Order: sequence, then C-alpha cells, then structure tokens
Amino acid sequence: MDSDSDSDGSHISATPPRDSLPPPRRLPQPPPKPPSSSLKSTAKIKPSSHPDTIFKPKKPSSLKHDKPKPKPKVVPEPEPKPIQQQDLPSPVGNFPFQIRRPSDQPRQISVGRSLETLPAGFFSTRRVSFSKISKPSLNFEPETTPEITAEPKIKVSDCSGSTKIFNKNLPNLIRGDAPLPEVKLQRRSEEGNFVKLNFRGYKRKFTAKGKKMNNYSYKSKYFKRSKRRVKPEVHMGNLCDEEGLVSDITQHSKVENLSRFESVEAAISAVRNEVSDENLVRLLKAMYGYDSFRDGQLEAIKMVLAGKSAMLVLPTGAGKSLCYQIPAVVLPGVTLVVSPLVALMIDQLKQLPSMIPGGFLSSSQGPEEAAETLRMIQEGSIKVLFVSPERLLNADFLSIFSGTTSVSLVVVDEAHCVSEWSHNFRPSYMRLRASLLRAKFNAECILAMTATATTTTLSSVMSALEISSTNLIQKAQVRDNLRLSVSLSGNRQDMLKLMKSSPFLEARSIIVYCKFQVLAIAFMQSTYSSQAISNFYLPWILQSETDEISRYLCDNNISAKSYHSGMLARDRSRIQELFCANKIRVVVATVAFGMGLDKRDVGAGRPLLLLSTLVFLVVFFTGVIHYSLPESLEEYVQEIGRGGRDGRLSYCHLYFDDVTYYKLRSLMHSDGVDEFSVNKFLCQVFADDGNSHGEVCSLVKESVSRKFDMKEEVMLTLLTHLELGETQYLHLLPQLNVTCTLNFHKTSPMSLADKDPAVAAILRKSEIKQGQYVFDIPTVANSIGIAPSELSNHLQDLKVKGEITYELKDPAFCFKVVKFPSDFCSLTELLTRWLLDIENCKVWKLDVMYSSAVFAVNACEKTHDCNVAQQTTCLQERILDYFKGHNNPDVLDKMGHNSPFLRADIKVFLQSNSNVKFTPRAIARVMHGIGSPSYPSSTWSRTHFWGRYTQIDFKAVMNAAKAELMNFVGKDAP
Ligand SMILES: Nc1ncnc2c1ncn2[C@@H]1O[C@H](COP(=O)(O)OP(=O)(O)OP(=O)(O)O)[C@@H](O)[C@H]1O
Repeated sequence: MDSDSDSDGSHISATPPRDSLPPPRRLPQPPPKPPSSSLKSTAKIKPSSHPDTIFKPKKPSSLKHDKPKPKPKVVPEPEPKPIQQQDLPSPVGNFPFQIRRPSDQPRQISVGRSLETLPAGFFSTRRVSFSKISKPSLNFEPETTPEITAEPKIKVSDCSGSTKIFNKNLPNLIRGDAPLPEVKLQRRSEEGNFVKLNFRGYKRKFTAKGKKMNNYSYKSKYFKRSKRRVKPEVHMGNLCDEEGLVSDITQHSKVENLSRFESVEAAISAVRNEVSDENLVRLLKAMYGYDSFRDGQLEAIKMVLAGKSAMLVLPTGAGKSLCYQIPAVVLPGVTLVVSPLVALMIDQLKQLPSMIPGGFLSSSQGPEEAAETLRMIQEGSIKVLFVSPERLLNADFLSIFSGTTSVSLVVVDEAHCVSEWSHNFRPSYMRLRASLLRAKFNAECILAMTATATTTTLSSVMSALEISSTNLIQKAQVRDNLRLSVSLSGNRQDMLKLMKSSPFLEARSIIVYCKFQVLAIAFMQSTYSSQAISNFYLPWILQSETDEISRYLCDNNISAKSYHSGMLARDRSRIQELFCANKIRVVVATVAFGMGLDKRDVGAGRPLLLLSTLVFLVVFFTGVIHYSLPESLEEYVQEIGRGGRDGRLSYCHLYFDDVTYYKLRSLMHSDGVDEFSVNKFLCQVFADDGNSHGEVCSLVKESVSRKFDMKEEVMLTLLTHLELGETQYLHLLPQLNVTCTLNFHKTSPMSLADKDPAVAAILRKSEIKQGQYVFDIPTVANSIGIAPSELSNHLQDLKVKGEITYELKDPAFCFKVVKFPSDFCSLTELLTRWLLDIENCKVWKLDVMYSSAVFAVNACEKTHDCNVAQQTTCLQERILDYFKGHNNPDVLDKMGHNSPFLRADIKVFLQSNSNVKFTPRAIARVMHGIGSPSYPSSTWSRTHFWGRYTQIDFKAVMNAAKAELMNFVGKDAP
C-alpha cells in the first residue's frame, strides 16, 4: 500500500478492427439505471463457479464456416498459460457483505478553537533569496543546527547528474518558524496571464537606480540581469520560471515585502477575530491581490472556518485551491491535502502562495527527503502537506500525529476518486473514510473538492466522508467562458483545417487531446530497436497517436509537441514547462497532460494588427481540441477546463467518430472479471484455511494477475473491499518486493546462522539456485515471528557490514488475514456483481458522452439556437443535466447485438487454439481486441479475429462464446 498511484489513465488501445460490419442501427434506449450497490445484498447463492468454467475446446470433427476468410493471413501462435482449476470450498451459511458505514458522528468543532494563532514568528518578515537552478529536482539536506536562522541547504541535481548545494530557502518548503520569503506582488486578476512580461518588476528596479537598495546594489547580479533584454517571466507557482528554474523572487524591496506581510498578518488576525466577508476579502487581497472571491469560494471558506466539513463542486479552474489555502493560514494546525497523483501534488505545491510553507510526501521521494519532510511537519514548519492516500494511512506517517502535531483540516482533492461510480475511481481512495480520518488524525474538518461528479458520485463521496447534504456547495460544472462545438470526423485533415482557420489560427496555445496508441510500420521508425521489432514478428509497432498527430502538424507548418505517458518524466515536465512559457504553441497529449496545469492563458490570442482600423487588438481565446472522443462527460469537462482559466473565452472543439467509440467501448470491458476468477482469487487470498491468522501473506502481483486474468488494480480493489467491507477479513500492509536472492560473502552461511537466527531461518526456507539463496521474505519473517520490514532492515544491516549482497524482486500485495470467510460463494457473488456494476457504469458513461456528441451534431440545431460551429448552449444543458442526474439523457444504442458470422468465427477460433483454455470473457476480449493479463495483446493480436467484433455488444459476444464453448465441452457454461 505504499506506492502511490500515479497513472495517468491514458490508454493502450485495441488495434482497429480489420473488417467493418454494416453500420448497426440506432435504437432508443430506456433511461440508464443508476448502478445498483449490490454490496448490501445478503442473498444466498449457489456456488459461484463451476469447475467447468474454463473450457478446453475439443477439436470438432468437421467445421463449416461460410464466411469468406479475411485477407491478411496471420497464423496465430498463442502461448497463453492455462489457468489451473482448484476445488472450491463448500458454502457454509449466509454471508452478508456491506461497505462499512462509519458509525462515528461528525465531531462538533468550534470556530473559536479553529482560529487559534499560528506559531510565533510564523509570519515574521525576513528576506529569503532564491537562485536559478538548472533543474527543478530539489532535495533538502537535514540542517545541522535547529536554529531558526539556519537556512536549509538545497541540493540541486541538474540533467548532467551533477549536484549543487545552495544555501537558499524555497518558498514552499521553508520552516514555519523561519521568516517569510519575499514575494513578488503579482496581481493575479482575471486579466492576469500565467505567463507575463514582467515590465513592472524590471521598471521598479530601474527607478531604484542610484538609490541604495535594501539587498542588492545595482552592481549586484540582479541589477546586471535587469539590463538584459526583457524576457518573459513565468510564474509556475513559486518555483519555476520558463527554464524550469527556481525564480529569483528577491527583486522587490524589503520595505514592500514588510508591508505586504504586515498586511497579511493583520488580515489573518482580523479573520481570527471575526470571520466576516469583509475580513476575508481583505485577506484575499493581501495574500493574492484579488479584489473579490469567485462564486462558491467565500461560502466554502466560511464553512471550513466554522469547523464544518464541506463538499465543494466547482468547475475546473474556478479556484478550489484557494478554498483550503486561506483556511490553512488561519487555522492553527496542519492542513493535509490528499491528492491522487504525484505530478498533481508537485504542481499544487508550486502554486502555493509563498507565505504558506508546504511540503509533499510521495513514493517518488527518497527516504532522506521523506524523513526530512516528516521532521519538518513535527517541528511545525509545514502548514500544508500534500500526501497520497497510500501515505496518509501509513504507520510512520500516522505516528507523527500522535504527539503535539495537530491536523486542522483534511482536504480530499479530486474527491470523486472515492466513489466507484466516478470516472476515476481509485482503490486507495476507498480507504478515506471520515471515521478513519477522525480516528487517526483527530481532524476537525474535512473539505472534499471536485470539479466533476454526478449526483450518484457525490452521494457516495459524502456518505464516506460523512458530509451533511446541507454542506454541499455546488456550482455549474462548466464555466460559461467555454465555447463548445462538435463535429463528426476522426480525420486529421479536418483538424488541420480547423487549426488553420479562425479562431484557432489566432490561439496562442492549444492542447489537442488524443487517446490511443496506433499501429505504425516499424521499419519506418528508426527509433525502434530491432529487438522490439523482432518481438512483434510483424513490421508493425505501437506508438502513441500523439506522436503521429504532432508529426503531422509539424509537417504542415504547425509547430507541435507530443506528450504521453510513455515518455520519460523529465521530457514530460520539460514540455509542460515550455508550454507554460509559451515556447510551444501546440501540445498533442493524452489525458496525462494538464492535470494540475494552471496555465491561465491556454490559447490566449496573439496580438492582431487590424489594418483596416489601424489599431492593435489583442484577441484572447483558448484552444482545446479533442481529436478522440473522451470516455465520459466528466473527462470531457476536465479537459476543456484546461482552457480559459483566466476567465477569457476558450474555444473547445470535439471530434468524434464511430470507430473511436467502438474502440473505447471495448476498452470499457478491460477491467471486468468473471465470478470464476473472483472465486479463485478469494481461494488464493484465504489459502491457508484460517491457519495463517496473524501471519503476513503475500500475493505476487504479476503471477497472480496472470493466473486469474485479473488486472492489478482490480486485485487491489477486491483486497481493499475485504479490508473495509461490513466484515473485515484482512488487514492490508505496505506492498513489498517479496522474492530475495542472496549471496554470502565474508562469513560462511552456517557460521553466520549460528549467530543470527534470521540467517538460520533464511537457510531453512531457501532454495539454492546457482549457488544463490532464494527465499520469500514474508515466509522467513513469519517463521521467526518478525515483520517483513524488520527482516528487510536486518538484511540491509548485514549488507552494510559486507556479510551479504541481495536483490529483491516480485512486487506483492501483503496482508494479514483477520477473519476467514464462512461463505465463499456468497462473498464471491456479491463482489462479482459489484465489479460488474462498475463495468456497466463505465460503459454507460461512454454511451452518454457519445450520445451527447451525436445530439450536438444532429439535433441541437433544431431544438436550440446553436449553429454548426457552436453548440455551447445545448451541450452545457446536457452536461448540467447529466451531473445533476435530471432527465438523464437518452442514450443511443449504437451497438449491434448479433452477427451471422459471430458463432462460426468463434468456432474457427476455438478450433485453431484447441490447446488453450478459454472463458467466454477471454474469447470476447479477443474478438473485441482487448488484451488482458492471461491473454496479452502481444500474443493474441496476431490472430485475425482480434478486434473483429468491436461493433457487437461485448455481452452478446460473451454469450455467443459461452454457447460455442458449451458445444465444445458439452457441459453447461457458467
Ligand atoms: N477569487 C479569485 N479571483 C481571481 N483569480 C482567482 C481567484 N481564485 C482563484 N483564482 C485563480 O484561478 C486559477 C485557477 O485556480 P485553481 O488552480 O485553484 O483552480 P481549481 O478549481 O483548483 O482547478 P482544477 O480543478 O483544474 O485543479 C488560479 O490561477 C487562481 O489563482
């Protein structure tokens, strides 16, 4: 549970279908049903999986197949591993399984308590200077003396790998008792751009010429710099400028900063005395330079300051961060912000105002860095801490809050991730329950924030976090400065035309969102190694669609860069920085791009000289283009929300086409699992029949995933349920690499074992392979009654002494069994049904997205006053209805439900793979072109049936596969 989830959600796509079927008819579909929460069911069921669930097809004596053979002759050479059958435990009694509802009532928190003062000296004024650093990779070295005056050293690694140490403070990692850094008073108004020409700052320096400046004479480095040509200065939060460098923010006079911080301190004291609108506006002005709050902000801040937990739903870019930043400076304790992605945490940390000392904890940090952050929290030097959900409930982290360190506010950012009915459900977020947060942190208040949540999602989040329905602050989820348009096309020529015409022609920055990986001919790609090519056998290779599109745009004189999850993190952040600095105009990206991006002028127009009137006009607008259909209206709203964050117009065009829709619809089934697999998984989890109580068990992710054809995320979801359900069956522990390969060096193994019981246990439990001792860490740890982490530490000690060397591999989920289930079958059925509901919910979300796009193109002109280029009104209405759950939109039934060739093709497929075991789902996945752990696309995409039936509903294909399998084995299929 220790590794932070940091996936970007971008997809590896199915390859396109090779045959196209006649276009399926469109049928009206009854309004979608909200997903049923089946976990409450206590129904008794028959044994969930029959031993014959997996079929091994027999070779039919004769096989008729009247469908013409597809042209490309590809001989399938599958090598999947057969899944082993295991006997099921017999059902014993009824077994209820429910999500645990926290029983604790929200604590009453008084305003008085929440408005205690900050630590003394917290807002003292002291100048801190910043230097340019060649790369934003920062590590803090522990300070030698705990004096307030000591400035932490910043270790900076540049790309060449060299490290420099600076005696400088960072604005967001300064000690709480240290002085406030000087801040550039940048008025962030509606008109402000994220990237600004800082004429003001330079001018001020020039006017100071001749006077003795507080910290810099005009012979100083800064003054020399000011004589240079004025360059655009980027405010990527407080840390980075256009080169990704730490900004020098010492360019303002001390006097100015003094008055600024005096005014911030005075404003904070005023709010502490009285939480009035007037005082809060004063604080807003002092901290950010803004004149007024945006819709929803004031309400949320007041609610939090009154100690009431709140659910805040504001559109992307509406200013949610400010709703916890202001309370953070007013409240006495630490504000914990739970964030789903490391990249998001870093971006949010950068964007903290400089008077709020912040930090973050994630798996991307080294142990020293994490330890330093923990130390700083303990000594009160961090006011806002960004943390992943995995870290939040980690024992080391929790121990900090058992002492004097108090938590005033827990912020759950992207709170929709808590709900399985959201578009972005994270198993680790399931652990965030109010009862747990209160028990562990004694948190006075929880603020849940999201930009995109349907009513169903909201109610499940609010119930998990125990937020009263009266404390829901919800504003329209689409900003009205977004101009929305849709057209039916999936071709890049159309997109090029769009980008070369107004308004996109004038946009300064454009994001083009893509989704898939595409097939490209390998021999044309010099970048791919011959090894990679030979692995595929065919001269095809997958590459990101973003690469292909950006190359196409560049070939057509539009400078563009590709951004996708397959790139190195360093390259990705470089592109983001250059984009923020307006050095890249167009980024062609997957959904990974833009999370946490606060480029206020995405698409702000370039100055146009209108010759007719002989005046300069600056036309500001944004460009966000969806080259592929998003998976849900939530995703669409998130992505268009990257534009127009400065309040100016933003143009958002969506392309959609049926092929993309079919591909996405297939992918919606890639997480699904059968009852059979769930049952087998449970058997594995509780393999020791209750004898393993108290012992640490582990499941090696990769092998178990392949064995049960279940993705790692799905396994984690199931395990988390087994921990947090109505009955707690297990207790999840941090994930570990469990297989250890060890060599002895100094002392002989036997002599060392005589002195060291851990080594003796290792010798007992190891297999010797090529002279090396190979053993399972939890097994050895259990045998001597210590925790696996203790054993790991002990091994590390022996390594330091030169006794051993070792390597660890096989990441595994670790847990302790708390209770052995009495009825496996009921539990299996309930979990399976729940996973199925989640799968159906995803499909439904995609269908709504597609139907909305079709509606915008076909119907909105008739019903609304929209024109072809602008369907804002009707799309906004549909989006709002969707989020509110009102008159859920008609969803088109675009999928075919049968095909005359389907069963015959399945027969041929089974015949040609008669040595392989299949489930109906596995066959349906091949027919839909989706890889899975046991049937990977690298193997199975070679069959010519791969992705042939994407236009037929997945369940219909599964049913046909089941029927064919029954013919082959002559038994009832599951
Ligand atoms: N009251 C305000 N007046 C003017 N600008 C504001 C105000 N509040 C916030 N902003 C600015 O709006 C921008 C977006 O704010 P923020 O990043 O908090 O949005 P968000 O709602 O968290 O967006 P997302 O959901 O995309 O993360 C920031 O640049 C912020 O400084």
